[in-house]
Amino acid sequence: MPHSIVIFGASGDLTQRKLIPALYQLHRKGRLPDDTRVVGFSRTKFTHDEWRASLTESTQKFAGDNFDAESWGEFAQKIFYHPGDIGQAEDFAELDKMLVELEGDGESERVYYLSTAPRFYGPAAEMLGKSGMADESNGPRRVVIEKPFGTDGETASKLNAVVHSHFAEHQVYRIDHYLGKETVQNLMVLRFANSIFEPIWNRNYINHVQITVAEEVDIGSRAGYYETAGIIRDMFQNHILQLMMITAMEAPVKYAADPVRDEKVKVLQAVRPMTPEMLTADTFRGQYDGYLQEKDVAPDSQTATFAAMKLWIDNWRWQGVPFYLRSGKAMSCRTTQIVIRFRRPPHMLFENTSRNCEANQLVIQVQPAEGIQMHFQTKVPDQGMRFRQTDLDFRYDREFRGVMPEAYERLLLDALEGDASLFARADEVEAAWSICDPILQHWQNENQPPVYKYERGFWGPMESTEWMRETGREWFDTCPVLH
Ligand SMILES: NC(=O)C1=CN([C@@H]2O[C@H](COP(=O)(O)OP(=O)(O)OC[C@H]3O[C@@H](n4cnc5c(N)ncnc54)[C@H](OP(=O)(O)O)[C@@H]3O)[C@@H](O)[C@H]2O)C=CC1
Ligand SMILES: O=C1O[C@H](COP(=O)(O)O)[C@@H](O)[C@H](O)[C@H]1O
Repeated sequence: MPHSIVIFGASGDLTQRKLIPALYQLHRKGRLPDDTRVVGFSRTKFTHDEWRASLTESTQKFAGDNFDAESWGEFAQKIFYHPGDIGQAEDFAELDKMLVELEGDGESERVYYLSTAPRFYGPAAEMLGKSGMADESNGPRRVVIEKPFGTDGETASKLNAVVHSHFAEHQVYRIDHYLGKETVQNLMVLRFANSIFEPIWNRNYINHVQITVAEEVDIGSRAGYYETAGIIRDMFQNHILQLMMITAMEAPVKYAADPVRDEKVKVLQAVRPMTPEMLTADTFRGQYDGYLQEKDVAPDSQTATFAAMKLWIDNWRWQGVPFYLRSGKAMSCRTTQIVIRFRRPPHMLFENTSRNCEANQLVIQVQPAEGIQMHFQTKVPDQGMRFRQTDLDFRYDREFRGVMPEAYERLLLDALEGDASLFARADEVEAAWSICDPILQHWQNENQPPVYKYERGFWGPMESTEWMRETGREWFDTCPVLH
């Protein structure tokens, strides 16, 4: 059956940097279904050849060593362009006509990828619906919606309502590119394809969990977006809560979209609602030095570029186990890691050395040093019963050299194949907002909590380190070693 991927926002940054390079890699690997075409839609008046030429240049740049002229030449033949405005019904009618001509009579599968500014997600879904392009009587019709999905629970719920008035939920693919990362999927494999972790993956053995998404980059030229988004909307509502859900979820009955998402949603539903006292004591915000001098940032901006928080998951498995989440821009290094900190041994035999006895720790390195390390104590030879911490160290780059795909490859292929397991469901995004909204509202009350400053290149504000220490715990402030 013919397949079409229609990208709304064809002339934009995401299309050039991620979407087209990912589709091209799928073509190179022979993974695109036969008879697939990519059709771009935006207002810029490209011809087919002009858009192809512009993408040749950008893909060469972003695909790097994974670009070769011959396979690109083949792929470019599959690329088409239709100039149009999301606000114009006739542009959709013409687009549909062009798609039917390209696909031929009969059934086809289509993926509509909304990669435009977020304010167009609703109108684009509406136009697709009203023009009959969401109708599945001639084959599957799916819509992929980029982040951010709303700016709070209310707007997310309104967007869901608009989308649902034209597309059934099984047609809707809300993308979070973290779910396309190999190491995030590997977390599910680690937990559910091994039997040794499940018995200890709970309150009886785990002291606490830390999830850190640290970025070395600052906001760059994105102040226009970042000033209103801030770190909670940019990173917590989506990526970090996704990492928490996968760390904490129960095993789904099978690996399929609804069973997986049912279990993830249950985690969010179990997150303890924050009282005003908890919001003050357990959430923490910071701003890197120099943020106020960034272009287009208000001189008195309170926008958080760093946040840390403690969440409790009130269910059988996680009762009493705090989840510490943090993320920031302009931090020490780029690293995304999930640290499972186990309890200390209940009784210490080796009295003289007990103060050196670190608790066991499982470190899941999501990026950039993809892998997993287990930290445990080992006896130092010939030194009585002295011991020290050593590692079991699995690294993707040693085991599977050079085969890590870009997150968008997997997600685009899943959307083409109709597998929504790695996409967020309507109730999932709304439940995620219900955790973030009270924090955002609390932070709108002036100085609740204060915006702590931090130097670029640090692990956030010093106060965040102190805050953790007061709980008797330490952040895992370790930059990964890259080979
Ligand atoms: N860039 C990134 O790395 C990431 C982006 N995202 C999300 O993806 C989406 C796209 O981001 P990005 O590519 O950076 O944005 P850009 O601003 O670079 O692109 C926006 C696109 O929308 C098109 N557009 C704007 N208005 C209309 C209209 N009325 N009708 C038709 N097309 C229109 C523009 O083309 P034209 O002017 O020619 O019409 C352009 O192609 C955003 O929602 C963003 O939040 C998410 C994660 C990462
Ligand atoms: O969605 C976003 O993610 C990036 C971080 O993505 P990564 O894959 O590089 O970890 C972040 O920089 C950006 O602010 C945010 O919008």
